[in-house]
Amino acid sequence: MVLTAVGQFCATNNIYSNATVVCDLIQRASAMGAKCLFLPEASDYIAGSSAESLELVRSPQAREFVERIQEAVRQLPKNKSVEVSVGIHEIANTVCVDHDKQRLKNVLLWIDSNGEVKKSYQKVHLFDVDVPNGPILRESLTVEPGTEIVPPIDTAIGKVGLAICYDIRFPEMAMRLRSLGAQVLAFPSAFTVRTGMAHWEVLARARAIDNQCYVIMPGLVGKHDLEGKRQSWGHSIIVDPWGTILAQAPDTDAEPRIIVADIDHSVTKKVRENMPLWEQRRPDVFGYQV
Ligand SMILES: O=C(O)CNC(=O)[C@H](CS)NC(=O)CCC(=O)C(=O)O
Repeated sequence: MVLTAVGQFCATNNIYSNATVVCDLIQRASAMGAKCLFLPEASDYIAGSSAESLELVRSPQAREFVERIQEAVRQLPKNKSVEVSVGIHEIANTVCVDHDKQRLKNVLLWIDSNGEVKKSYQKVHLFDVDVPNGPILRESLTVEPGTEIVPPIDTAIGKVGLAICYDIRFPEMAMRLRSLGAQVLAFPSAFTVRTGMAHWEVLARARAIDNQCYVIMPGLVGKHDLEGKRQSWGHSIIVDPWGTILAQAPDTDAEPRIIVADIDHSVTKKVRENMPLWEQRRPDVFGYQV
């Protein structure tokens, strides 16, 4: 059994203070004995507009954000080391559709216990939606979609499949990661309140049950700007391969928080043996292999 941690907080457009919060969460996870810490999507910043986002990604603070995390990891006592998964923005090599500014990439970085960036995954499914009585978001106006699945990576808690937020609504992504060997699926998120209220927990449990994997969903929480124009659902959650919720962050406030759970692959093994879904799939009927 290995302890894993999930960090939840409220990112703002102040990259420097977001980094301070994140570094503190890294120290707290380490002190609790966790071997991995999963942080939300867009932990570096939530901008007030897409124009601001295109500015912030170019700022020196954006580069320092990752360096400060790497430094925080390197300063941990050797026997208390932590691997960190963190969602950030990066500059893409392609330009926006409606003007010639370079687009963003919405990425998840996996930072190993030596503070090295071991893997990077670029969000494949972009959040372009009109939620009735809720937000209208057009991520693809400024963000370049990723085109590749990253094979699950070896970590202290087993083989982790990387995905981001809205990706969770595309079950074929989780299934592909499971087929490639994932034991744990990570979906760092910044869910809207409206959609989170309706779907968050169901999606987390469904992907865990479908794929017989641990599902880890760190979420940003609270009001990201003074007017509360943009608000995130929080409710960060860890679900086991049977669909049981092992830990969930409370929704009482937007304070930085850590939740933890033990990852126990004897559970994964038992669930998969007792109900061997992957041997029972019917590519002969559906015409494709997941
Ligand atoms: O904007 C940024 O800087 C960071 N990116 C996000 O917060 C993204 C795109 S707007 N949010 C989601 O994918 C929410 C998905 C969601 O809420 C759902 O699937 O219901």
